[in-house]
Amino acid sequence: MKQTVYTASPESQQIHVWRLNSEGSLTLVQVVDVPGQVQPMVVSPDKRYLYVGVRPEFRVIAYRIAPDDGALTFAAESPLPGSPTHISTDRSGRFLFSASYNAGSVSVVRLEDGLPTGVVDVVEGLEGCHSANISPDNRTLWTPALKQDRICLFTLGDDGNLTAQEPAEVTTVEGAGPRHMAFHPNQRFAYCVNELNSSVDVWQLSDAHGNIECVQTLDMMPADFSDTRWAADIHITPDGRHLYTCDRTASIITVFSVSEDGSVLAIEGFQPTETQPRGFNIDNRGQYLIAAGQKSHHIAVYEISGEQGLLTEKARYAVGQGPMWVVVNAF
Ligand SMILES: O=C1O[C@H](COP(=O)(O)O)[C@@H](O)[C@H](O)[C@H]1O
Repeated sequence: MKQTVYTASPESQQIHVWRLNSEGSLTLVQVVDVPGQVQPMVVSPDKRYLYVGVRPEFRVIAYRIAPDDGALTFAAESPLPGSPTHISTDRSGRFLFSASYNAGSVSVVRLEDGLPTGVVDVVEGLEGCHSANISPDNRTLWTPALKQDRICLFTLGDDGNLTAQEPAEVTTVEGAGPRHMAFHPNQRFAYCVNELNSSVDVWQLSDAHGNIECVQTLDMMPADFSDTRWAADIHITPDGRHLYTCDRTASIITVFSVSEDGSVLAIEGFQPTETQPRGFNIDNRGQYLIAAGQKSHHIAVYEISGEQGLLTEKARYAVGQGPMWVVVNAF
């Protein structure tokens, strides 16, 4: 398996393309100058395209991924109705979702043969909309509205339209600020990191009776932390054994172990990392975690090891200015 790491640096308007070597080092393959501030990124399910959200002229750009070394070439672009805070696709690669924090909306873009062709639906009234996350069965779009302490649930239609589900939302405790999500590979649980109180909620996905339930809430900060809480990202290893979150004030990654069935998290440790980690990701083998420091302008690679999934720093690299998004592709 060959793996490529993409990092987005909006302040210098660059994507850095790296080869992830088997021992955890990175080799720079390409630096792409993006026509705008590039923030969220996602790879298409068939791994042929990297989609990136750009501002101040709000749009999604599709880059074709070279199958040999992961290098990027421009393929197409399509306008978006609001600033792209987070982008993702459905699991069949027919639709792209863009969550906009400032517009308070989520929009759906149709993908034809992998290329974005225009907006097919927009749902407004989602204050502080921070991400859009399609469920493992490709049916339900989980859409956290950070300023409303709720995660809205939409059914994705065949035509790309979003319809409020029954129930239409689940709520967090007041002031939590739901932000980013990850799904367990067993498809039974979702985990949401809450930005404003730096906690993690474990959501049991819909059972036979359609019930969705929060089965655990965990404080992700060290006991002696007393500053402003400012959580950002969350990812789980492909085997579902280890979960990670980050907090930007403390500049730490919190390491969790996940119970066999996915229902219970336990904190295993805290890893100091790059200053103001806003985005990180895990490679497809679950061996390495790559974190971006928005204020250090570096990325760091950590090895994930042992039963506890603790992190050991392998290397750090200068990237562009203000890096905030990391994506790993395997081919
Ligand atoms: O995490 C955060 O995200 C929001 C939205 O970010 P944007 O890049 O889409 O503008 C940001 O405004 C907020 O301050 C920050 O904590």
